[in-house]
Amino acid sequence: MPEGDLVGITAQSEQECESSPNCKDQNLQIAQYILLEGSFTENGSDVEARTTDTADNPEPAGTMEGRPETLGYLIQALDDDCIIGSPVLKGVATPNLRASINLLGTKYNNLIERYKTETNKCKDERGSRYETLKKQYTNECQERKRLYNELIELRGNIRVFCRCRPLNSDEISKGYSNVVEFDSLLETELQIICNDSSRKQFKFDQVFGPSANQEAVFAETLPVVMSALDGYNVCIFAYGQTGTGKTFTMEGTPENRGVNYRALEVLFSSSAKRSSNVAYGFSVSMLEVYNERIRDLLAENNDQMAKKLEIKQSSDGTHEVPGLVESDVHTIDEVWEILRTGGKNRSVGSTSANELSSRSHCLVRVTIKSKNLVSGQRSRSHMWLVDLAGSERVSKIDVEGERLRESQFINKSLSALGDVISALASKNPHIPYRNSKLTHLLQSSLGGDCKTLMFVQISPSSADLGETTCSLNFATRVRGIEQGPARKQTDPAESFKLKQMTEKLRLEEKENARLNENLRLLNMKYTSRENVFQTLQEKVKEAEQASRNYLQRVRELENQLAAEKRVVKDNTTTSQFIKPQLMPPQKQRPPLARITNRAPPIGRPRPTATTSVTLSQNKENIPLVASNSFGLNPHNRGISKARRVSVAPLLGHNNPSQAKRRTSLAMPPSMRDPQTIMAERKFSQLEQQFSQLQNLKRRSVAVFNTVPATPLAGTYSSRKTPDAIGGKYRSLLMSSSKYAPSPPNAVSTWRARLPTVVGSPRQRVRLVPSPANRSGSTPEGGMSSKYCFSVQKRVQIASPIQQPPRAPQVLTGAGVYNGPTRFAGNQAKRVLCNNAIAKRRMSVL
Ligand SMILES: Nc1ncnc2c1ncn2[C@@H]1O[C@H](COP(=O)(O)OP(=O)(O)OP(=O)(O)O)[C@@H](O)[C@H]1O
Repeated sequence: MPEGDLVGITAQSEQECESSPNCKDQNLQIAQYILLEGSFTENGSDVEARTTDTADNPEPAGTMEGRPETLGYLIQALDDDCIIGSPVLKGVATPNLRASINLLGTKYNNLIERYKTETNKCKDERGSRYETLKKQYTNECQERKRLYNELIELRGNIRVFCRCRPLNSDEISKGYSNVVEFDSLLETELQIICNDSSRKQFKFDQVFGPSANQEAVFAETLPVVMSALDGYNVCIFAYGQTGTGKTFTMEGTPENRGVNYRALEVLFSSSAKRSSNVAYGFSVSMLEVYNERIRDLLAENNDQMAKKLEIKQSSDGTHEVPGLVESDVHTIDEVWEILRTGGKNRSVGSTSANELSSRSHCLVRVTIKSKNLVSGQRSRSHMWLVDLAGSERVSKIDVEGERLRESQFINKSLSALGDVISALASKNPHIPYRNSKLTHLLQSSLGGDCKTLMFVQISPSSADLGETTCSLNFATRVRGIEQGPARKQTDPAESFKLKQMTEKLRLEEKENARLNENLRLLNMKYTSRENVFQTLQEKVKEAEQASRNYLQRVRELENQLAAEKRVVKDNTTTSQFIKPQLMPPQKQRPPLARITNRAPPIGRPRPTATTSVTLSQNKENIPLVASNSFGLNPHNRGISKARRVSVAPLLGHNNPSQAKRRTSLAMPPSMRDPQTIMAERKFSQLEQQFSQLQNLKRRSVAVFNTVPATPLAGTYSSRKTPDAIGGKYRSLLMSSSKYAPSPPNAVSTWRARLPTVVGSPRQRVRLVPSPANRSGSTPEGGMSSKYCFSVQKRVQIASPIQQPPRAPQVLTGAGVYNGPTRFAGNQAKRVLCNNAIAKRRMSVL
C-alpha cells in the first residue's frame, strides 16, 4: 500500500467509524498496513508482522509470528495516547486507532481459531499416523525376531566356536611351534598338525584364529545374546585347557572387554531401543562352583559367602539357588562394577600353566524380565555366562596339596559335563545332570529348549598338542548334539496362570466331549425310537384295518348265523311231528355221574343213587365241581376237559347204573331229516369260521400287546388302544343276543407283552321247556323238573404260560357260575369245538 494513500485519513469518533462503512474500510486499511508494512520497535528489537495478504484475499494469512506483540504494542500505544512508533503512521494525522485495533483484534482472534483448528487437525492426523507406524514397527520387530530365531535354529541350538590364542612370549622363547593351521577362506575349519606331521581337521560353527579380536568374536555371539532378550534361555560357556584364554574371552580386560560385558551392553542398548514396545528389567547374580560347593560371589561379607547354597527345583521346573544375591542393574556401569566385585571374590591360584589360574567354574546369571507393552505378554529368561575352570591333566600342571584337590574336583565336574553332553548327543532318555553341581545348575540351559554356545579355547603351542586334541574332540561331540527347537520362556506367574487356564480349558473340553457324546447317543436313541414308532404306527394301521375287516366279517357271520338259526328252528318245528314221544320227566333225578360223558374214576366207587344230591339241595352238583378251583374232581385231576352237565331226564333209559357216553335230547341221526343235518353242518362250518375269526382277533390284540413302552407312547393316547379296540369288539359281541354280559371282574385288562386273550366269562343258563311240557307250561314257571338246564362253562383261552388259579366265583342271578376253566393250545380248540356242539345241541333241543 503506498504511503500516500493513508495521508488524509481524518480523525473520527468511534461511533462514526463503526456506523460508516467508509470509515471501517479506512481503519481496516490502516490495520492491514500495520500488519503488512509496519515495523515497530519494542525493547530495542524489531517485531515483525508478516502477511501474505493480497488484493483478492484481504484476510491476513500466514504466520502469526510477532502479532501478539504487535497488538500489545498498539494497545499500549493507544493507552499512551497514540504514540505510534511506525514511521509511516507518524505521518497520519490522527487515525482512529481504536477502531483499527478492534478490527485487527477480531481478525487476529479468527486467525487464532483457524490456527487452533488446523493444529488440532494436524495433531489428530499425526496421532493416527503415529499409531499406524507404531503398529507396523511392532509387527516388523516380531517378524524380525521370528526370522532371526529361525536362522539361529537352522544353525543349531548348540553352537560351537573354536578360539585359538596366540603363542605367548614364554612359548616362543621356549621354541614351541604352532600346530594349529587356519584357512582364511574357510572360517569354520582348522587343522591340527600332529606329531607325525599328519593333519587332523576339525569343523566348527566358527573358528577364530589368534588374530581375531574381541569385537569379531562378539559379533558372532550377538545373535545368541539377542535370543535371550527375546525370551529364550541361553548358555554361553568357555571350555578349554588352562591358560588358553577362557577368562580372556568371557571377561576380557578393561581394554578388551569380553563377552560378559559386551552382552550386557547389548542387552541394555537393545532394551532401550525397544522401550516403546517392551519394558525390560535385568538382574545379575554371580556364583562359583568351587570344589563342588556353590559360593555366592556377590555376597557382602564372608559369612554370607561361606553359607552353603543348594540347588532347588522350583514349581515351574526351573532350577534356582535360594539365597543367591540377585542385583538389579540399570546401566552398564553398574554391571561392570558387579562383575569386577565378583571377579575379585573368585577363587584363583597360581599353577605352572597359568599364574592367575581359575580354580573354580565362574557363572554369571543374567535374569531378563520383559513385558510387551502392546500385547501385555510377559517373559522371564536366564542367560548364563560361564567361565569354566581349566581342563588339564593333573600330572601335566604338576600340582599337589590343595591345588591337586581343586584339580580333581574340576576334572570331576568337567567329566560330568562331558557325560551330560554325551547323553544329550546320544539322545539318552536319562541325562545325568545331577552328577555335579555345575551340570545341575545349568540343567535348564543345557540341552532341551534353550540355546547353547560353547567356546572351545585352544593353545597353538606344540607343547599343548595333546590337550588341544582332547579339547577339540570334546567340542566335536558337543557339536554333534541335536537339540529340538528352543522354546520361549514365560514368566512363572504367567505360566501358572496359563497352566490354570489350560487345565480349565482341558476340563471344559472334556466335559464338552462328554456332553457331545451324550447328545450323539441320545440322537441315535431318538432316531431308533422314531423308527420303532413308525414301524408301530404302520402295525397299528394294519391292525386297525384287520380289526375293521374282522368286525365286518363278524357282522356278516352274525347275520348268517341268525338266518341259519331261523332255518334250523323252522326245520326243528317241522320235524317235531315225527319225533318219538319222550319219556315223562322222572320224579327223582338220576345221579350226575350216570349222565355225564366222563369216564368213571379208576379205583373209586361210582356214586350211587343214595349218594347223589337232590335237585332241591343243589341242582348243579356244585360240591363235586367246586371241590377244587378248576372245577375238577380232586381224585381225578387228570381230567381237565370241560364237561357238559345236563339235568334233562334220560330218554328211554331207566337203568341208572348204566353209564351213558353221551346224553342228549336230540333225535338220533336216523330220525332226523336231511335238511336238519345240512343245517347242522352249515352251522358247524360257521362256528369254525367264527373260531378262526376269534383267533384273528387274538392275533390283532397280541399285536397291540407287543407295543413296547416308548417316550413317544403319549402319541397313542389319541389313538384307539388295543384295549379300546378289544373292548369295542367285546361290547359288540356282548351286545349280541347270543352272548351274556361278562361278569365285572372278568373284564380283560391291558397287559403288555402277554399275548393272552381272555374271553369274557360266559355263563348262560337257559331254561328250556322239555318237549313234553312245551305246549302247556310257561318257560318262566320256575326251575322245575319240567325244564332242562343248560350250563355253559366259562372258557378262557390263554397262552401256554400258566396263570395263577382263580378262586371259583359265584354269580348272583338265576345262573350258577362254576368259575373259569383255563385251556390252552389244542385243548382249547377241543373245548371250543365241544362248546360249539353243545350249543348246537341246545339249539336242537
Ligand atoms: N586371544 C588372546 N589374545 C591375546 N591374549 C590372550 C588371548 N587369549 C588369552 N590371552 C592371554 O593369555 C593369558 C591366559 O588367559 P586366561 O587367563 O584367560 O586363560 P584361562 O583359560 O582363563 O586360564 P584358566 O583356566 O587358568 O583360568 C592371559 O594373560 C590372556 O591375556
